[in-house]
This record gives sequence, structure tokens and C-alpha cells, in this order.
Amino acid sequence: INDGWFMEKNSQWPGQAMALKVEEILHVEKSKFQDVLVFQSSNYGNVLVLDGVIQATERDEFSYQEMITHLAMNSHPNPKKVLVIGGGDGGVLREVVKHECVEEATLVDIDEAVPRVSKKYLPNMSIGFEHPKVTVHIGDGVEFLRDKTNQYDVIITDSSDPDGPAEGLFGAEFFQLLKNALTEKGVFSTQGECMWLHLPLIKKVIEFCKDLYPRVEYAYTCIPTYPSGQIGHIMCSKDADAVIREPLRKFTPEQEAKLFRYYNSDIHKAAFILPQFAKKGLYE
Ligand SMILES: NCCCN[C@H]1CC[C@H](N)CC1
Repeated sequence: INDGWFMEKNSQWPGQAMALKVEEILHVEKSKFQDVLVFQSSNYGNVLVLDGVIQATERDEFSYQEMITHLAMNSHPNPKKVLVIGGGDGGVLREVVKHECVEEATLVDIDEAVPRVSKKYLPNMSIGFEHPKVTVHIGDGVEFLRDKTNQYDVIITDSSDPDGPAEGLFGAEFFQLLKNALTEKGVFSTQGECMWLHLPLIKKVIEFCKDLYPRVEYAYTCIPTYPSGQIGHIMCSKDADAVIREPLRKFTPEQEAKLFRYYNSDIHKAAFILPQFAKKGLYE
């Protein structure tokens, strides 16, 4: 941070950087896994930064948290058991429990510092931890999956970038473990990186998913504070008849107005419509 600005300079997005004006530094810590920073920004609320990378701001987190969750949840006929890998800020859990059909939501994050810091500085996200249907484990998501078979209807991998503790969540083995852990019509969604920055990485992940799942899709959402203002989601289903690109289940417009600030059934469909360069870069 210098002259009152945080700049997200990072080798994963060379030559560009999101900058946010800092009002006050709220927390600095070196956890077992990463550098943890929270600051109060002038216009985006409190901001969580891990290893110098913006993870969430209070002003725009809803875009990502709603889309990564509801694109998957509404692509499953009746999701009762849900697993969140990563997501230590609690935002995805807050979204998952909006579905009445959910009976239990389990979260596993590798770093205890993230939920701890989120509970202190990101109350509108960490509220997700308070729901009675929620269980939290601290540990490695890959290890957690090793002994899970046919257990979860939806798995959401809400990770940081592959450069750091989340590296294992972008590898081929992980997607095999996910498949084992998912039930017959299981669906997963991931933090699928950005079409403006990571097409080769996204294509690689899509390709090893295609060897494992009958349905593989990529969708994206607009979010001002992530690199290039967008982030994607790789979505897979074990059900060959699954559609994913259109919601299987819908909330009424009244429910959507009450529950969401970003997601609705139209933007569910729009999220999978890609520009030419991305269609070419991912699917050709
Ligand atoms: N719930 C936290 C979301 C973390 N996802 C982010 C996507 C964009 C990345 N550059 C950093 C992690």
C-alpha cells in the first residue's frame, strides 16, 4: 500500500492492476498458509486480500458468491447435501442455505485464519457460518475428498488462484475425487478464472473434465474488483441429461427480488453465452 492506495500487482495478470483507495488498514497477519490483509476501502467497503490478491470486497462480492452458488444449485433437481471447498469467508454458505431443499452444507477450508478474520471484518459474508445446517472443517480440500463417495449433490470450489494454497484445486486428480464424492446427478462449480487472462488454463481444466463428466460448461460473471472485471466458473454434471445452461429449478421473480442482488434465471442463461475469442479459445 502506498500513498493510500492498495494495488493488486501480480504475475498472474502482468502489466495491469486493480487499485482501491485505502481508508484504514484493519488486519495484517501471516497465517500458516498465506499473508492475510483486511482494509477498509473508501468505496468498496472492507476488502479481504490473500497473498496480495483481492478475494472479496463488501460492495461487489455478491456477484461472484451468488453466481458460483446458484448456477450449480439450480442445475441440480433437488440438492440436499452440499459441500463447499474453500469459501472461508462464508459468502457461498450464505447463498447455499437460501435453498430450502438443503439439509446440510459442509465447508472445508485449509486456512483457519480466513473464517476467523471474515467473522471479524466481513459480517455480511461470515453470516453464512451461523446457519444451523452448516458444518465447518479446517483442512485440505483434496485430502477431505479422498474418503468421500457418492455423498454430495452439489460441490462448490470457491478457491483462490492456483498460485498458492489452492494449487491442488486446479489439478486433474481433484476433479476425479470430486466425481467420486458427487452423487448420481451431482453437479459442481469452480472458481474458473478469467477469459481475458487465463484461457489456456481454463481450456486445460475443461479438457480433463471432459474426460470425466458428460456435461462440462463455462460461465462468467461481472465483478469490478477481480482482475479484468470478470471471473468464470467451470460447471460439470455427472448427469448426461443435465442442461446446466438453463436453470432446472427457478425461484419466482418475487423470490429473486428478495433473495438476490445479481442472480436471476435470465442471467443464469446469459452467463454461458461467450464472446467469439472465448468460444474459440475454450472449445476449439
Ligand atoms: N470467496 C472468495 C472468492 C475467491 N475467488 C477469487 C477469484 C479471483 C481471484 N483472482 C482471487 C480469488
